[in-house]
Amino acid sequence: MSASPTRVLVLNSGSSSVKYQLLDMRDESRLATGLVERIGERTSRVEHTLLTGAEPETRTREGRVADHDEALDAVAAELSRDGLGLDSPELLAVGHRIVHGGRLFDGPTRVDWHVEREIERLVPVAPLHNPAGLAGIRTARRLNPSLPQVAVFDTAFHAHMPEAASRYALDTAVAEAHRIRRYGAHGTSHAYVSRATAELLGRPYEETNTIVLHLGNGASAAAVRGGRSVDTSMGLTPLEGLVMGTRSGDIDPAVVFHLMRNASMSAEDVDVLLNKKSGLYGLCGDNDMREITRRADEGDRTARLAFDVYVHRLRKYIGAYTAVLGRVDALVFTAGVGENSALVRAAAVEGLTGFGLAVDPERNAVREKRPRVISPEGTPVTVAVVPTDEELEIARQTYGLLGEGGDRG
Ligand SMILES: Nc1ncnc2c1ncn2[C@@H]1O[C@H](COP(=O)(O)OP(=O)(O)O)[C@@H](O)[C@H]1O
Ligand SMILES: CC(=O)OP(=O)(O)O
Ligand SMILES: [Mg+2]
Repeated sequence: MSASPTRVLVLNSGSSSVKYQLLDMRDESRLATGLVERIGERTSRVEHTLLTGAEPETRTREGRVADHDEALDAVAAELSRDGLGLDSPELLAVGHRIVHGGRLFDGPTRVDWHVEREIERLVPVAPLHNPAGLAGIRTARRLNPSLPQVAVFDTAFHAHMPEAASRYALDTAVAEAHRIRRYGAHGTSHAYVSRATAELLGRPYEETNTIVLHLGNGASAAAVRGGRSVDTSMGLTPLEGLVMGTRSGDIDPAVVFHLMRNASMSAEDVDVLLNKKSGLYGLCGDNDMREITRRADEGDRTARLAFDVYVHRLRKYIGAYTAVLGRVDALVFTAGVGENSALVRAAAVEGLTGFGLAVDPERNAVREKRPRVISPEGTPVTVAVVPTDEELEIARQTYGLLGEGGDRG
């Protein structure tokens, strides 16, 4: 008997981490999950969990992982140790998170040389992310050249935003010649979370208006009307919008030429400053919200200010997207900070009862990895925490393209 393969390996390559999951798409069960984090730093960490036995079995290893190529080799080696390597016949495909898909891609896409070349061409507009995605594609191909690979783009969910939201007020000829518009990112997460929120509310997705706040290392907000992204805070690159771990988010563009003219900084210097040395880290020297809230709690004024700037920006976007949507059914928090920081959630909506927003302190304090409502009974807008699962969404889209019933790319 030779059944068709039903397993999908998902590689979610972030700027300094690789998260992965191996799923069997017949029932969406997880066979293995893991994470390589702090890639390129002095001590990286590889954590691999096998889920096929009665109890989960976790192996953890510390040591330097120099770059994404090494990280992906480590992932493949962990999977092989469990007999789940990239050469196993049950494996249907690898699904990759690719942050920037530019103008060409608005859905999951089978990777061929043309797609790969396009992802490479877009490196300048996702310099922290697209190279990591490419490393995943190349490693998978090296280990199993005949295995199908699918790219799932962060930008896809935002590809059809109204032009009023996607266009910059720039000279049209310049914008068109250089393909400058707002592409957004984190779309796989915004799509998954907005749908899961409609399910939590028991409403049809097509009739639900949601503001999604994806607050991880990178952070973005999205206004989702009836299952469609109508605005999002990231722009041409994942630098615009909210305050992030190390990225500035919105600033006056004149800051860039001011620094170039008056501080002898090159374009490259300013790029590094805004992407890697700004945000929470630039404000207070830490980019981990756990550390910042701990310091602020001990009376550290710099950390307090970083927290306040972060929350102030968040509140501005909540106000803006309330206006964009007109009617908001749900405001939902997700990703590392959104799922875990009750303090950020409470501060984000404090005093916004005029917008129909409030959180119930007891509900907000609950720590659980499942979707839950944190607003009091009867408030006009439901405030919720919905854990994101980019890997599951990528696996679904990959299987949808290639698996039973799919068109095999
Ligand atoms: N308990 C917590 N309280 C506050 N922040 C947290 C907590 N746990 C994780 N975080 C934050 O989540 C961030 C990582 O989020 P994550 O969604 O995993 O990001 P990414 O996918 O961009 O790497 C960390 O930088 C940290 O600040
Ligand atoms: C697009 C982006 O910012 O992704 P991440 O949050 O994984 O860095
Ligand atoms: Mg992330």
